[in-house]
Amino acid sequence: MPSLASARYGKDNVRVYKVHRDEKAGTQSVTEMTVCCLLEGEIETSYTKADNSVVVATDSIKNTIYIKAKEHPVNPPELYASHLGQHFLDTYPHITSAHINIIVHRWTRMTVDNAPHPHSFFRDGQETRNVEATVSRSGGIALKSSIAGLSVLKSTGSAFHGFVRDEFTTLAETWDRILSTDIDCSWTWKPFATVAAVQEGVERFDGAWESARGIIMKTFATDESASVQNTMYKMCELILDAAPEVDRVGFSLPNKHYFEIDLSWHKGTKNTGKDAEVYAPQSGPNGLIKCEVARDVSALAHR
Ligand SMILES: O=c1[nH]c(=O)c2[nH]c(=O)[nH]c2[nH]1
Repeated sequence: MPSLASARYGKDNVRVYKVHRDEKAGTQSVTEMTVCCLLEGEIETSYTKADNSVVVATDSIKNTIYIKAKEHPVNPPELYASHLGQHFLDTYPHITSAHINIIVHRWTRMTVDNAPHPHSFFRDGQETRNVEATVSRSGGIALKSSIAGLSVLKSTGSAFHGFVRDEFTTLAETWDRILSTDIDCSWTWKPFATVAAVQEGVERFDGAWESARGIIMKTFATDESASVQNTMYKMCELILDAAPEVDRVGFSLPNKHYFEIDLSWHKGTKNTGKDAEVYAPQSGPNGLIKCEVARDVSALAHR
């Protein structure tokens, strides 16, 4: 007989905007995010027996997202996600875990007449800061933070040679190529027992995000890259060093190819090898390189 193997439900794509008005300074700050909140627990009968008495309506879940954004700071998103998830465990005895995903969109303050503008912002790229929180009765609060959609390119300082050559290989070795990717980097925190533990030392979350972003940019720019694999591994090691409360760092990076174009058909134009200047960016296929680097378990500090 079939049985329900897993189930969770909730509201996705809840868009939330919150403004903070600093009356004294005369400035405003804004946060825009997209929230997904899914619940798990003793909800089987809603699927198997049409029993809606165990269902917190997804409409109520959406309302809760708004109310918790009003009651609590939405920054850092790790703290807001923890408050939101904990609410469902505190309120509904039959809910055993809440899964919160938050995507924070960029609104960067404008500089106008060489000064930061008090209330105007612009979207500087598709980069987002994200958090995945699982708040559960058994496991406390599990947080995974990430940066996604940060597009980077270097026009030299990247090589790829020494790879397997066999009857399927057409790719030439290169000692100088373009390297371009969309950064997707995540870091998993050691579990937190309570929301109070998340709150204590809450600046760790902005600190880790700033460190990770800085390390990614600096390593990408300065590493004489032997491969995407090796450059991403170096980034993981540095981020683990910079964030002692992080257990694990991972990357998922597309290798976005830029092909040389042979223009010799036009008056013998030289545009390959050392003469290459005009390239054809490819939309696909792309390489996709992933890794996760875990801290040596024996080196973990205990909370
Ligand atoms: O950095 C790279 N890693 C690969 O595994 C790979 N494979 C490939 O064709 N080009 C590249 N580049």
